[in-house]
Amino acid sequence: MGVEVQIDGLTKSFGRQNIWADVSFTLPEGEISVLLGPSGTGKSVFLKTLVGLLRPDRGHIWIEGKDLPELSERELYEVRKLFGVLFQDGALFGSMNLYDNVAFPLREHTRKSESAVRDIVMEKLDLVGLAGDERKLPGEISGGMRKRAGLARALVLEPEIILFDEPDSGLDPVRTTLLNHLIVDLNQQTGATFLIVTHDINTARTVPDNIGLIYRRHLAMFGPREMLLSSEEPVVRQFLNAQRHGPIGMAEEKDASELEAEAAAGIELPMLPPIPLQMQPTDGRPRSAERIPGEWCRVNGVIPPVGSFALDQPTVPAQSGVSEWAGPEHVDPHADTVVIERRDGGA
Ligand SMILES: Nc1ncnc2c1ncn2[C@@H]1O[C@H](COP(=O)(O)OP(=O)(O)OP(=O)(O)O)[C@@H](O)[C@H]1O
Repeated sequence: MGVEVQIDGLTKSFGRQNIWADVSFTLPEGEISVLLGPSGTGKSVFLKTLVGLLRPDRGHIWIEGKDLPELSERELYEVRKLFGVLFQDGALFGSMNLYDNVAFPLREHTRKSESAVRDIVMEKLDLVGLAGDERKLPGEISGGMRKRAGLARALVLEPEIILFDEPDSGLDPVRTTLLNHLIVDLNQQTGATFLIVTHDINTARTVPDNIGLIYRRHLAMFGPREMLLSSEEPVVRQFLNAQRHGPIGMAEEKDASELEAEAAAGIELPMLPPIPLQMQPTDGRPRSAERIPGEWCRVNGVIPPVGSFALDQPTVPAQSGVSEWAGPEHVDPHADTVVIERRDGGA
């Protein structure tokens, strides 16, 4: 399960308003990627373009040898079955109970019997912790429950690619952590390719395998999590560390005078915070795309920030399953470089 999505030179405008241009990157098969960017940079537009709800001005989206923008409506209808989408508010039909909401794609896209539909719906509702709530209407449940119901609905067609539009918006920190665990568990169980748009920096730092950042109408960077978390590139550094100083201002970009004033003041940027361990599946088995912590840095000759990959970092929530982590045992949080030793004795 899980397919690669290759995005090449994608450009989107609404009338004369260019949203982003020449966006190129690949969502690796079966991995979790996060897409970040200041508000209004077109992240939701990007998700809608990926799933074929919006057509790009130019560029390609290659999935299993098919270029989505070139497909007819009929062909697109078929390819869309590869996708599951969790929209911000769950996008549930307000007049249908949760059972019918979750059953909707099965009744719409398959010829399954009602008893087969029932089995799938109850399995997915159980998976997201909503068994017993199936007769409730969306208006009768909390925002977090609506998101989980939206997730159950996104899963019923066994998608190979799952897109999440701000799954954590409006959730308290504990619910955010629980939902993030659910996402990591689902990725491990399904092996599907995940793309998550989020504003939650802790989510961005701990959940994905890869991180991308949209800024000033282009893709500033996309790559492995460790690459971005150790990056000194000013926009990436500022955004991923939620810093005040840097090129991003309230109106997306600071103007030249603001930047000059910062430069003249000789503001020293704070040190990069340690790179946290990745969130692990709750069953203790490895992630779908398991990597040795620190390996990207080591292979690329990058010295990670001091304290990276330590087991006791405050940025890794206590519930994150770190205690079950089967990674290196010899990590010195005070060392300048982190020596990674594999359990099998390899480097
Ligand atoms: N259908 C549409 N027609 C015209 N303009 C649109 C349409 N959809 C989105 N836009 C514009 O595209 C820009 C990007 O919107 P989008 O919602 O994708 O941003 P975002 O990065 O997801 O923002 P946020 O982080 O605040 O959710 C905005 O200026 C928005 O007004």
